[in-house]
Amino acid sequence: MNAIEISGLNWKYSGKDQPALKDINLSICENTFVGIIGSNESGKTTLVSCIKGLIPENYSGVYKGEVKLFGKSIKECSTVDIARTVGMVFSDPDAQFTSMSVEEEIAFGLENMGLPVSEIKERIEWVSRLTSIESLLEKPPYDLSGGQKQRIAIASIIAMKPRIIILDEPTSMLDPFAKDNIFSLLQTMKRELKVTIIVVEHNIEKIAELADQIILVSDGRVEKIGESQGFFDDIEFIESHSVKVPEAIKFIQRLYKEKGLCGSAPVRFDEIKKAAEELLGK
Ligand SMILES: Nc1ncnc2c1ncn2[C@@H]1O[C@H](COP(=O)(O)OP(=O)(O)OP(=O)(O)O)[C@@H](O)[C@H]1O
Repeated sequence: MNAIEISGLNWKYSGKDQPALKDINLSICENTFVGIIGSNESGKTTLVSCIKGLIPENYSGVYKGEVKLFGKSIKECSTVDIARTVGMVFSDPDAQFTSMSVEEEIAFGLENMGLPVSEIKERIEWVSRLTSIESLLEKPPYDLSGGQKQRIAIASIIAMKPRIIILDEPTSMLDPFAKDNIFSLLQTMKRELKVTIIVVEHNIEKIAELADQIILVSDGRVEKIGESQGFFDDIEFIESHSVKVPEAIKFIQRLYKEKGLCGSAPVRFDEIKKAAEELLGK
């Protein structure tokens, strides 16, 4: 089943001359991991805000077209329905906290859902194990590092068990160590959770590593949508949209060409390494 279907979507923010989204048509199958890539101001956040229903609900502007979640138009969904179906994590973890301890922070969303205390306890235990935050539960969120805060923000969303989780540049405000940490958490989420995960991200190597499907947004349009294997085959096309194709992917593509191999070269690091070793006879 499709988790998301978007047809003929156009959105123009009030006061802007140009639409931020132009004739978007796409569908995303449930339980896939999707990476959204594109240059600055290309429309990535605007697109995920439409999937989360923040647009048109919280913004003024001109909206045309339709977004469906699991077959139902978001125009027909209540705010509560959308909130339960789609969880969203933003880049600034500080902006997301309201409670005095990590445990309370995770419990807050669950209490709002009206869950019984026993279920809240179970979910907190489950999500703390999954995201490796057991040792942080009693700490105040403001006392944690940026990476830990982002981990808590993600845990709070996972605990609510939405069917779609959107992460909008979840690592952009973190140091390299914390970034890696969040990428391994995304890997765990992909492996362990049965949800549709959408990540807006500038780190193309990591997206190639994690995503089943990639969407390239440029100047408010979806320029390309496809499986990660093969997505970067036309380097010139991708780079003409101000997205840099990772060097490792370029290298293995060159090697494939030199050896006269047909088909798409791999895009995941381990597979690139293995293919390169075989082709170079190491
Ligand atoms: N609240 C807003 N009001 C008016 N215009 C906006 C608003 N938010 C975004 N825009 C405009 O919409 C266009 C797309 O912006 P958006 O933030 O969706 O891009 P993005 O690809 O997520 O960028 P980045 O990678 O820099 O975060 C830009 O021209 C931007 O200036």
